[in-house]
Amino acid sequence: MHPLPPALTITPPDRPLSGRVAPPGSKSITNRVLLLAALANGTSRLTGALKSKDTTLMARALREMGVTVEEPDATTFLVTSHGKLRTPAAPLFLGNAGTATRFLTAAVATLDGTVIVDGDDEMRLRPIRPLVDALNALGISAVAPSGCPPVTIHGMGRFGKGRVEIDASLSSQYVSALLMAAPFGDGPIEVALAGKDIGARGYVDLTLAAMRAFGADVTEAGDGAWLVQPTGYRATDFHVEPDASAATYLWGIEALTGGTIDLGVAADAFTQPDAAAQAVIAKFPDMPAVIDGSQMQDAVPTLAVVAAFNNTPVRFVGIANLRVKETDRIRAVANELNRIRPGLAMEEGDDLLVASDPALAGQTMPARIETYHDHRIAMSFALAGLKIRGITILDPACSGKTYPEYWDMLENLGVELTPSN
Ligand SMILES: O=C(O)C1=C[C@@H](OP(=O)(O)O)[C@@H](O)[C@H](O)C1
Ligand SMILES: C=C(OP(=O)(O)O)C(=O)O
Repeated sequence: MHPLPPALTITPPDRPLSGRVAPPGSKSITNRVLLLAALANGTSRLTGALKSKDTTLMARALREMGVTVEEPDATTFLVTSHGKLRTPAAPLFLGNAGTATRFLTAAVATLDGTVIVDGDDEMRLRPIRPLVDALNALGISAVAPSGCPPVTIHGMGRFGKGRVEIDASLSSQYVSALLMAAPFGDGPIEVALAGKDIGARGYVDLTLAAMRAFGADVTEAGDGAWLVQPTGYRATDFHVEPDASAATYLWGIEALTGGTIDLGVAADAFTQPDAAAQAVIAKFPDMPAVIDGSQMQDAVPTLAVVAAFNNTPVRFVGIANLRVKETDRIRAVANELNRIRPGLAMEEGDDLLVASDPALAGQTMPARIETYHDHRIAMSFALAGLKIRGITILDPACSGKTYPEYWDMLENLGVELTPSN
């Protein structure tokens, strides 16, 4: 459906949704390997990659720094680089792509020159000070006056050395950003968590795996610390696995409609943290009373919408950093569930309580769902439209951040979508 209309109304299907759906490539892994390939000397072929707004922004920024990024087909990037980024002529604009913004803030410190890393209005509200502080501690001059982008980095062509501590309680992406730039140190660099409190640790594991694939020497230096040798990177070919966060919507569709969808990949074959959501969704309609979302944060909107139809209420804990994602997702999910039916959700501190009501299924409850430019709010609330008549998703095109084909996928499964203004 191109171009997407301003709003889409979903007609609940009268049968289980089944079929074969290959989720797109992982956003997290695509943006890691795009960067690592750009920092390696030679050509790297990245297959199975995601082509979406977030990866397009990353690829464009790399091109602006002298890297050749070709796109021979819909899922391949061919990246050719001299292994060194060039100073871009203008500020790098990274929209609301957290990965691109955080990873590049550290990576541009390896070039010789001044770079401004900036994003859209929402990105300008997402904290980056802990990463800037860590760069400063490594002797790199970087400033972010508001504590959020824009960040001005004065690269010195190298990345310091020694031990650096990073407070990753707001975002694990700060750790990944430092680790990926660390092979350009003047000597070994140890990246250590300032506290044990970190969002999904699994994202750091993704970073380590990608770095090793590109030839980095990175070892654990105790719990929450990693030692990176100054090796630089080696160009390589890399196959990106499907996106586990995108898969959560497919698992949600299965649970809510009783269908069977073949994703072409088993849940336990994913290396991304959000794959853990499958086991929780599989318990529907008897999901647990308390779900710790800390290790699968991007799956929480999906889980919360599915939970609205659970037999018993669900409390989501460990999700404080959902407040600094594309939007405040705790507030957004609560607001929009309550728009469907007042009292369906409640915020309690940084917990989200979903009241749950299996009797919602089959009802007509017209609601125009505000999506706050947040792909996950749009995609997760579409699941409510599979059970309730009258659900309209505003700005469905925002799914393009990570899953441009989402609405086509629903139509291909047999869901009727009606465009409106
Ligand atoms: O490293 C990554 O690829 C990501 C880490 C997570 O963010 P935080 O570390 O900011 O929680 C996640 O929400 C984001 O979608 C992708
Ligand atoms: C939080 C997300 O993205 P990012 O932090 O990469 O912008 C997400 O995709 O849900």
